[in-house]
Amino acid sequence: MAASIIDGKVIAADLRAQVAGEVTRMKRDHGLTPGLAVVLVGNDPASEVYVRSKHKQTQAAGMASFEHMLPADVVQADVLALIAELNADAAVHGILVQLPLPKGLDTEAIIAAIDPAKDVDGLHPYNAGRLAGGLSALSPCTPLGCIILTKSVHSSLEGLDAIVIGRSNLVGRPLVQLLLNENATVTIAHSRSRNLPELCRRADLVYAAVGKAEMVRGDWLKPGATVIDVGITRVPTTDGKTRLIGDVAFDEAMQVAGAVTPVPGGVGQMTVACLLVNTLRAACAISGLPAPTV
Ligand SMILES: Nc1nc(=O)c2c([nH]1)NC[C@@H]1CN(c3ccc(C(=O)N[C@@H](CCC(=O)O)C(=O)O)cc3)C=[N+]21
Repeated sequence: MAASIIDGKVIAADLRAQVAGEVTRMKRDHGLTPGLAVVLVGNDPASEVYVRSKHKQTQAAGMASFEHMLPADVVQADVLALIAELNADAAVHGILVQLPLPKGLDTEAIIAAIDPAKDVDGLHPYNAGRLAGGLSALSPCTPLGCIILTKSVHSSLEGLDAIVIGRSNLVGRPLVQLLLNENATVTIAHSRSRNLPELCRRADLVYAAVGKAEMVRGDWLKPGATVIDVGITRVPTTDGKTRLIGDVAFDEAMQVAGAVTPVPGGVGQMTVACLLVNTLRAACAISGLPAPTV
């Protein structure tokens, strides 16, 4: 029997609708409009696409969206000055600096300059440390989305065997922490792991986040496994356009797995929706309001 497809579009739309409802209530009851500032340096076309989609969806949810486009040759001090301005701006509750930054900029120092209370990407060492310590924290959006997609299949992750392939600061590492919080048993695999197919075959939950197109094959999967594909590789097609492919060989996985996320239409959709959730949470925390139910 073919696996079911986990529809990230539908789940993300539902989440965005919940966020919009909360925003309406916050405006009405507290006169507060959550605001998100996105900083884009240079003109990487893929980044421009994501930033546009963040801008549109932020506004559609009733939030304020502030876009800051800086030239690729901007100097470190000017980026830090902008961050300081956004930290001090009461209309801004969330700050996201689109990564990767052009060479010549010190990414670590720029992220560290963001007020942790406004760090909706969950990348500041303060938030990463709190998450690793099992404390409440703003957590990275893609891993949050992965957990929500998983829970659309499994109401509880307790005791399930999960494998996270990839250990980036933006996805793999925080995803491991969120899975531990859900009481899953977690294996962390990466480019140096031995016997990856074998490790993978033990897992009930497979998270592919390495950025290698179609690396995870059908025969790497335990029958019935839930497969969450975080990869996005843009490849040219014969008609001169491009298309996105994930880290999982989708057609093969569909023959073995129980449920699979598509690319596009899976994790990517959730990333932006969770950014709105984080902005809402940050706005509540900064304003002394109770945490939203979303
Ligand atoms: N500081 C930072 N935080 C990020 O979260 C961050 C980042 N930098 N840099 C780039 C990556 C990439 N990323 C995506 C967001 C949405 C889709 C998305 O909406 N994807 C659609 C398709 C979009 C398309 O067709 O191009 C989908 O999968 O259905 C994908 C990828 C966030 N990132």
